[in-house]
Amino acid sequence: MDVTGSPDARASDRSAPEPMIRLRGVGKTYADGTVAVHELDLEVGRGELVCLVGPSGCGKSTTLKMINRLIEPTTGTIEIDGRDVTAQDPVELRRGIGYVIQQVGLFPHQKIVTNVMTVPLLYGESRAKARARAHELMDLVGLDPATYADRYPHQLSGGEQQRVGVARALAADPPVLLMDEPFGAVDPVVRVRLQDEFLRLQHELGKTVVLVTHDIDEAVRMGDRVAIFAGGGRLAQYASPADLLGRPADDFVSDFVGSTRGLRRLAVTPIDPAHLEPLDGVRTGDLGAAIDVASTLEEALAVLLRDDKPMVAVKQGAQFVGVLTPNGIHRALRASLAE
Ligand SMILES: Nc1ncnc2c1ncn2[C@@H]1O[C@H](COP(=O)(O)OP(=O)(O)OP(=O)(O)O)[C@@H](O)[C@H]1O
Repeated sequence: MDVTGSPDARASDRSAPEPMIRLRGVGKTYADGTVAVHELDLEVGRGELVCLVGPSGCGKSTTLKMINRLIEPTTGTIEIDGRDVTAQDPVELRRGIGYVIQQVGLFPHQKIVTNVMTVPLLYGESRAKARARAHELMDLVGLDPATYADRYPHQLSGGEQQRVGVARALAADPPVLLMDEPFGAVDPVVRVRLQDEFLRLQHELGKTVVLVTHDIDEAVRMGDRVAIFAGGGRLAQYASPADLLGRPADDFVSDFVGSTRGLRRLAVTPIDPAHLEPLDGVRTGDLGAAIDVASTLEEALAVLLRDDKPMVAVKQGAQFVGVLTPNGIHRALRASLAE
């Protein structure tokens, strides 16, 4: 199936980085005849974070597991960095691919540090080096080794265990990370915190990430691009969050992103200086707290509502560049569709 056929996909492809993962005509039919994935074409750019999202049973996990060969495709080819994965030794292949799952899969009778050391030890590091690496990784995911290294998995919260899972997946410094519902087992507040932490980490590390989720909010929040799957492993649309919310390819996508997609678009649409109004003549009492021009429309609206003001001042560095009103927000939202 060729999703580049839609104008949306073409538009987002133009800005996509050089492909790191490339699926061509990939299909999976299980032995009982279930078609889990149907002729999937998908490219993930180097350093890109792509979310696979869709209803239960639409083939997201199967797609992910075909990338690291936990499941063999029935048809098609998968390349990572230009090399066909089926031509590589699976163990060798998985060295370059971190894998994070919802159930975390920590060894319950081993300390946290030992859990994280497993991978470096497996690759022949000395115990001292593996321990040092484990401490470094724990720091990276925000778990102080002095507090957590000697604890056992059951002595950690779900969110902390999830961070250990991420640390372990990063242990071999793989260029590619596959994540299957990585934040699914924690409550919504912790989930948002883990998402933020991971985005910060990703910004620093620049891994190529494929993340499976059934949560559209998580997908548009995290993904540089989002692939929406429909039943039977059919790719319904592959586009940036702004494109997906602004121009759903069909009724299925439109329903899936929901009737509140307009609200969601606020969070993925930046302020456009063209829609600001001049500051001259504005009474200070009409202004909410100033926001930076790099903010999203959602942040601007949040300040308007919080401060209960008709407009918000927008700054670029120390300089005021104009004011944004609810009308301006509406115009910016509409204009983002016309781009
Ligand atoms: N070993 C198997 N044998 C037969 N069918 C299978 C097997 N594993 C998965 N399936 C079927 O393949 C389809 C896709 O499954 P998959 O786990 O990829 O979906 P998913 O989108 O990840 O779902 P979820 O969000 O519920 O985890 C489903 O219909 C599932 O029942």
